[in-house]
Amino acid sequence: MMVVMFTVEGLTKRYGNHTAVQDLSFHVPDGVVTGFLGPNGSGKSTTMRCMLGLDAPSSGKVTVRHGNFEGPVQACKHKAQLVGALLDASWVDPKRSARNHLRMLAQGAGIPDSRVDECLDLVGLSSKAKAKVGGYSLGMRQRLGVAAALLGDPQHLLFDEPVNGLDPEGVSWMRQTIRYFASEGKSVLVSSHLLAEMQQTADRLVIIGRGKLIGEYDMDEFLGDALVEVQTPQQEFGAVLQRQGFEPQAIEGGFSVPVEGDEQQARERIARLALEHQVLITGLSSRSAGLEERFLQATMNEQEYRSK
Ligand SMILES: Nc1ncnc2c1ncn2[C@@H]1O[C@H](COP(=O)(O)OP(=O)(O)OP(=O)(O)O)[C@@H](O)[C@H]1O
Repeated sequence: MMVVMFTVEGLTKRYGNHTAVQDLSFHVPDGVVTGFLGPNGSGKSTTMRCMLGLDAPSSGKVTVRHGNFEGPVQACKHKAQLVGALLDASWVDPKRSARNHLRMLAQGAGIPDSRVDECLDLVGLSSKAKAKVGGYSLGMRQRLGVAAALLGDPQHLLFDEPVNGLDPEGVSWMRQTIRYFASEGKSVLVSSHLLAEMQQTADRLVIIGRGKLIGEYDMDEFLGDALVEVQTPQQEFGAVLQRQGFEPQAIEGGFSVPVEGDEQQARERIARLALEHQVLITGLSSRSAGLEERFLQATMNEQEYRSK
């Protein structure tokens, strides 16, 4: 059973007449990566700011639990141990070194200086610790942002678009780092526009559109079954597949067969059946709907700025 340690309940945030987030409820369990998806302007950053206590909700509440504490982030005396965040617009003085930047943050949060070097090491920036941040590449800045989020060794991590603009090596590093945090038992909420990347990173999804919840899903459940496509001129193979418990649907030149679980194994079983029954197979392939395909289906009516 998943332990729910970060809960958003009935969150609404209005800016003047504009409702950015409306009656939004979801949870972020410990020990897994929760992907936070939604079209542009759907309210992800607003939600994350409310979760961090950087913006006050118009109504609704955010509850964080860790140790003896239970309440909104801003009510916690030791925030740095509770929540760490990498937000879109983390400002860093370009003339400061990475180490000095982190020392300043650590001092403000009552964290010992020794933790600064540990965090620089964790994100692979030790050798550049004394360099001015102004000369850092985007990838190095993101690493520095992660180091800043980690200073208090927080239980909960919120990352807003962490891989935006990173090169493939940076993206891969960020993915592994995020997965590592979850494997340590932390709760991790990550927003991203890069759906293929999210498919590889997240265990579950929270999807919003126009500030409202579309759904919370396990990644596997959301992606649904894979399809094995069998090309054969022998239509009688359909009955063979049925007798073996498959549910083949006739398509042009063969069958499409939904399979649960291991699609490689299903392909092998189908190939063996064809061999046993002397059926000629001219093509055997499998495909699963990517996250992008499913996401577009789920948010079809929710795009704030849809092209006509
Ligand atoms: N400080 C603010 N004042 C007024 N309106 C705001 C403010 N912040 C956000 N909004 C509006 O609230 C809505 C949600 O914005 P938000 O940035 O939370 O969405 P998002 O899902 O993070 O978008 P994106 O993926 O484009 O970053 C948008 O219509 C935005 O213009």
